[in-house]
Amino acid sequence: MTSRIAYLGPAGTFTEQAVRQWDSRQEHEATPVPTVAEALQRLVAGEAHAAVVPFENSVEGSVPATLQALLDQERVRIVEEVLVEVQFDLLVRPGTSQDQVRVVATHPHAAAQTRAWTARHLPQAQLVPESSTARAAQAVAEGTYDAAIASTEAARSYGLEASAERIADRAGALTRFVVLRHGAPAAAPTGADRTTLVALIWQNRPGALLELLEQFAVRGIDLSRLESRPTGEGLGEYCFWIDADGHVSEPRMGEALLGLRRTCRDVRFLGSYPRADGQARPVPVHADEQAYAEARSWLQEL
Ligand SMILES: O=C(O)C(=O)Cc1ccccc1
Repeated sequence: MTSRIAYLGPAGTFTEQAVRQWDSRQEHEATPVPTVAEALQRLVAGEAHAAVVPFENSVEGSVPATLQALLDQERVRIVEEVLVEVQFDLLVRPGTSQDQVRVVATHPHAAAQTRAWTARHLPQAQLVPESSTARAAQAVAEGTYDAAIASTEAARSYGLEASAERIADRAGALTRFVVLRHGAPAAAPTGADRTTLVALIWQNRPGALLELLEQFAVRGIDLSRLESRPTGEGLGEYCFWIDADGHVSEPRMGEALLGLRRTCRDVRFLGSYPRADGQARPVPVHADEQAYAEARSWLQEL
């Protein structure tokens, strides 16, 4: 049976580029779905074996819809990450000139990464958020908007043309996509891994955030991302999203997780998986496997 993947569609999204990069031999049947939440629902319902969704961008930060959907689905795990360099074009129906553009649609992350360009070249235009760049392009082809900020592939998919190319304010922006599975065990360690967690600290406890950070610092674990997000339970109620270098099967990470579990109100483990750049990070000698093994056997002999 071919394995099915649900991804943020329709055809022509950057997420589809991530799917193609990840599954270069096209071994999976990829189904576009309208929202990130639906991609995860399909996964949980067993209608898809994997889901590919945008997670964060080097210019605009994380994708809130993805973080929320991950919190909503308890047993969904990140098993891989994919990095894609995204390029944005201004797409119009053939024959439309740029000075006819009044309403531009795109995904909020694309809008944020082209803000200076649109302010300069389309100062009067109204920007409308859409569920994806390709959905915006599709709606331009249907006549709903004058232009979309999307990929060259979206232009091809929907019979549009680029009235301006490469309009990102910063060249070389990278977007990180994640491959998700339901109820999957952590991917095998590669030596260059990342672990994603969400920690809920005890509110009104001075030093609670410092205590959280200490779990990693004393074990020589580098954090590549720390983000506070509202829990939705009330003003001032936040959880912390953490990307830490290392794998849950490594003693230092295992012990850091035990420390978090003891000191936090709640901890969600979202997965340990290979870093897309394959770069193994240096581990301090006091925190490597040998140091933990020696300390453990010393303790046993006491
Ligand atoms: O809308 C898309 O095409 C996506 O895949 C989401 C997205 C939007 C902007 C930058 C990177 C990913």
